[in-house]
Amino acid sequence: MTGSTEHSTTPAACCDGSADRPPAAPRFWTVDEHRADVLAAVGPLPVIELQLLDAQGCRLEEDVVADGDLPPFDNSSMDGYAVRTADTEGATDTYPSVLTVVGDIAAGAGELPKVGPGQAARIMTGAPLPPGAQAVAPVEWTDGGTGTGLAAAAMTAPVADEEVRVLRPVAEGAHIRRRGSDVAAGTTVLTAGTRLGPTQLGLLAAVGRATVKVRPRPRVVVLSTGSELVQPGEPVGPGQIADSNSFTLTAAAQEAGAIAYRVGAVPDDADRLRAVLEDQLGRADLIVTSGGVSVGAYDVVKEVFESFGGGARGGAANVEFRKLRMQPGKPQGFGRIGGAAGVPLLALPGNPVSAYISFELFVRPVIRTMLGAADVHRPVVRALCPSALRSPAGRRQFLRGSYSAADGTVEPVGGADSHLVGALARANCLITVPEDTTELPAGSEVDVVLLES
Ligand SMILES: Nc1nc2c(c(=O)[nH]1)N[C@H]1C(S)=C(S)[C@@H](COP(=O)(O)OP(=O)(O)OC[C@H]3O[C@@H](n4cnc5c(N)ncnc54)[C@H](O)[C@@H]3O)O[C@H]1N2
Ligand code: MOO
Repeated sequence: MTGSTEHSTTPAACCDGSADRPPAAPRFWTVDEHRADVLAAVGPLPVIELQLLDAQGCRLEEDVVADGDLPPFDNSSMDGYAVRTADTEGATDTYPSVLTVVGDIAAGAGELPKVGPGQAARIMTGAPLPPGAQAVAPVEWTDGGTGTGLAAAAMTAPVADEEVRVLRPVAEGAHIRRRGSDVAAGTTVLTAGTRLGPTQLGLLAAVGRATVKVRPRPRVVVLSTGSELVQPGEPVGPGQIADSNSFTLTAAAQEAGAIAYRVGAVPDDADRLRAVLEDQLGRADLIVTSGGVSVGAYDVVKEVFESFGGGARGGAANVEFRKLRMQPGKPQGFGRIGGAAGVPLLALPGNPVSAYISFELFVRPVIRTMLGAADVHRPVVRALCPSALRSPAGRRQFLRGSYSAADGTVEPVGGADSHLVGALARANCLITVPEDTTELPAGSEVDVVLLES
């Protein structure tokens, strides 16, 4: 997954006199170049067969055909009496049809009484229509077998050999749900490519499917690095801060469709970090870390990833660290670690806003790609920004913003710094200022990445 050698930042200095020249300026990658490289290194996960609830949110990878009809048999849509229509012709409150009740049919009943002329069967919602009956009179259209002749409000307990008075005519087919009226046997009920939400999973269960072929949700392991980090709720000592990144990134991974595991914070200790990574490799389709990718003296992350090896290159280091023309989110690492094929890894910068924006731009599309999702990227819209904006030269800036779909405007929320988690939580979009733009006058049109979709 490491970039090709054309991306090498340190040209060889040997016998061509280059040692006398000043060192070449480090290469910077654009956001688009980096995202293209990252996405080129991953693909949809292999199709597997999952239990229905494990397939929630997944892309269906087969056409599903109903083996049988839905409903599987004619059944009543009301609690009432199954009747023959001819017996109810002309029935009124004053001159009701008096019918002999020959049985009681609950939902799930297997044996059904036959309804002959002058007869009716008590029937519950969902119960099979008995032979001979052509319609159902809801209990409210009858006296409910009370013998009073007054319209009943509800079914009473069954009474042997009772009579029921039907107070109005019942048309053929009334209150009957016909076999196959929902789904006919042989119908394709869901096609490959459908995203499985609650109603699709319910339909699969209804047609009798216990398992289904899908692209699974990627399992994403999220860990933070940094000896200054404490878990929320723990006492915060001098110089310490709460680990917020692992929560933001785990929640974001889940929202993107992954099964995310929050490992929490690992201190800047190479052995500890290596041990945690080795431990996590077995359950990860993707590893996301935050912190330690810049140039700090205690950043053991690079050292560990570089020593880890794995991926197509076997034992060789296969994680590359880059600087991007981007603010925030300049330092980034990506590659594969461990195992024969290696597990993809994205190492994000530690600053909380940098980590989140890096997730949105690089990790989320990876997760969506692994899922086989049609919409890999967040939607981008044009919006009018009433405020003037400033941006560093040569870097694509992602300002946190508040976008109003109602009037198509966007306002920055908070400043551009990468520690501003308070403002980040109030934003619903990212305002993009291109690399070659340092100032935008009030009223300019800007690209806006929508974060809520
Ligand atoms: N001399 C230079 N210094 C820095 C550069 C540079 O190019 N030259 N780049 C800056 C930029 S840009 C960024 S972004 C950061 C990235 O640094 P690291 O990825 O090494 O991150 P850390 O040093 O570990 O942490 C940075 C910052 O974020 C806080 N942090 C880290 N993890 C968490 C967490 N899980 N939850 C909350 N906050 C976290 C950490 O305490 C630091 O304040 O480097 C700049 N420096
Ligand atoms: O680029 Mo860093 O990610 O500005 O804070």
